[in-house]
Amino acid sequence: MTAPRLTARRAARHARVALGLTWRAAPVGTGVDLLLAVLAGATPVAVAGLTKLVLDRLTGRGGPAVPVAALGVGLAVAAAVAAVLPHLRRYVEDERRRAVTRLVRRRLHEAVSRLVGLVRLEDPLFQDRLQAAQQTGHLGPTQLTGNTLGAVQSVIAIAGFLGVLLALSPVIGLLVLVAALPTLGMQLRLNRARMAMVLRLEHFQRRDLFFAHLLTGVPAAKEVRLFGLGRFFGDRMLDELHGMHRVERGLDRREMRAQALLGLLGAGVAGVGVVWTVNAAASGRLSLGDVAVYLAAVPGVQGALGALVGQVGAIHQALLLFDHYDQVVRAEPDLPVPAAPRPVPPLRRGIELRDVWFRYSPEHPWVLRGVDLWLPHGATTALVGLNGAGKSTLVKLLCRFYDPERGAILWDGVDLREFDPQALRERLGAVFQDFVPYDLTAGENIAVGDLSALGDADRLRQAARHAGVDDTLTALPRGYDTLLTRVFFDGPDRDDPQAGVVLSGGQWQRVALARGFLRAEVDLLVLDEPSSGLDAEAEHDLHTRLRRLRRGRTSLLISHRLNAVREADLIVVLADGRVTERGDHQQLLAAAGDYARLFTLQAHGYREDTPAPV
Ligand SMILES: Nc1ncnc2c1ncn2[C@@H]1O[C@H](COP(=O)(O)OP(=O)(O)OP(=O)(O)O)[C@@H](O)[C@H]1O
Repeated sequence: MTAPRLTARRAARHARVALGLTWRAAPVGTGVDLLLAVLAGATPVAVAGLTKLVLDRLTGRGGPAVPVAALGVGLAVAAAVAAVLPHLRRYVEDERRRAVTRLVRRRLHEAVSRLVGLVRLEDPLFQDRLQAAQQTGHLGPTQLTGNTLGAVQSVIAIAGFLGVLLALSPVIGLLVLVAALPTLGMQLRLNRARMAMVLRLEHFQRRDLFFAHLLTGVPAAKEVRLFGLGRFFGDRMLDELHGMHRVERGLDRREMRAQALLGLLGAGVAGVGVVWTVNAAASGRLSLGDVAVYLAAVPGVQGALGALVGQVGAIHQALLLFDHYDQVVRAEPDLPVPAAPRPVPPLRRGIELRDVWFRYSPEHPWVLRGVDLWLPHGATTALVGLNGAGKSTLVKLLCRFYDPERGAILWDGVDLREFDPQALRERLGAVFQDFVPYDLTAGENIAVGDLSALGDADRLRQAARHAGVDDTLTALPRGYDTLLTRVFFDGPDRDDPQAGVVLSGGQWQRVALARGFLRAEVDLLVLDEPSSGLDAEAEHDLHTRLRRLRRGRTSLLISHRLNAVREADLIVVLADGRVTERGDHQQLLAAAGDYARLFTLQAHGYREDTPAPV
């Protein structure tokens, strides 16, 4: 992901939106924090001022006509406020952070839900941005507000102390101010360098995380061990870390040199001031109270200026972080949705793909190059073809996750683009090749296929029976309430060895099928490799059930196991992005094309005595 450029206009917009988000998430907390920030800036100045008054009264150098005890009480109260304020502010800040996190997550989720297709989600650049937005989206508004309020506090402290110093000695006041300017300039340059470094490190961090996941995660564990990849990936991870540390070290050294120089400059100015103040006090021009206030004001101004510069840097960083979030939240819809969509009627005649051309982006090659296909209502159509032929892509177009670049898909003659995608999907059922095993209970894992079945034990069991997995699930330690995972343990479940279970690949596939069967009444059921993980007996059993269950309904079945598709009403071969053969099993065998060659090849695999085709 390229480093975002932050123009003044964009920064101002981000600041407005981020502060607006904070205000909406926690108006009371933010208002209270603003008051506390003002108080926190004014309190040290008040303490210094009161100290001077007390000392002046005690040494007989004037002061207000109030009892010295009252001044003492004022001093004690100011000191108590100074002691309590940081804790109060931390609590208010934490509450605000929590509220902002909830709001930011909700907005992010709403923005992603508005993307009805997969165009953006499957784009690696957008995906990268989305991950960054999820991790740091809440930090933008939180850091921006926190540091803006911190800056308010610093400005009040600087103004208060400078006022005191200028009243004491305009020369010393100006000297402190002038000495602070190089500090300010240098710190701002260092901030910019640190920001540039943070952006440079993003690349290293992502790769470091990638290798760390490979080394510690479950998905790659088998291959890492079997192929002995631990050292290989470990070295790559350390290379990334070294790269990251080299960049950090360079900037740390630059900062150390600059900070030491600035420290010396600040100490020099303060030293000159101390000598002048002591001399002035010795000659009676300044009181003991003046000396005390000077000694508090110089580090007060310098400290607050340093904090202010840090806060400005953090605000810049917060605005950059917010850029990822802002771009995701403002992403345009990825598919055009008609303003007045047509209602999706029940399928009567069939679905037609008319001269459909598709590629994932203009940079990618064509996947479909003029597909003409008719899926008749009430029939099972099987789609076969070699790896990468475009079968799953065609399914994505049918579900309208993407639109064809040329041509159209017609539902009883109506272009899918005239429907609301969500209304269309309610008429579809699908079991995808890359179905998702959810860290939920067995029952919930089926119910995600149709949430209206959540808690409806009869419906869930019936779907599981159709998929041939009811017995397996009933026999689990807690039946359908058993968690299908070993990772998501909660509270008392943590120590219960029966709380979660791991299913085999084939059992998971049946659960996914049951999910698809919950919507058995839909107009079109798509089954993309539904039996790849099943044993031969289970596969045969599944296809028999499917035929019974889907009789008279429209189905699209994708499978590499040609024995499973031979009973389909229509078999279509996809090759080179086009339909190259169509017909039923007998017709395609007689045509002696690709289907016949692949079928005979597979059959030969089962019957050694059959001669393999050449
Ligand atoms: N999100 C994507 N972005 C870019 N290219 C993609 C994407 N998904 C698939 N492809 C490419 O599209 C082509 C068709 O892939 P598809 O998954 O549709 O094939 P398939 O026929 O289902 O293959 P298989 O039998 O291996 O499942 C492949 O070359 C693949 O690399």
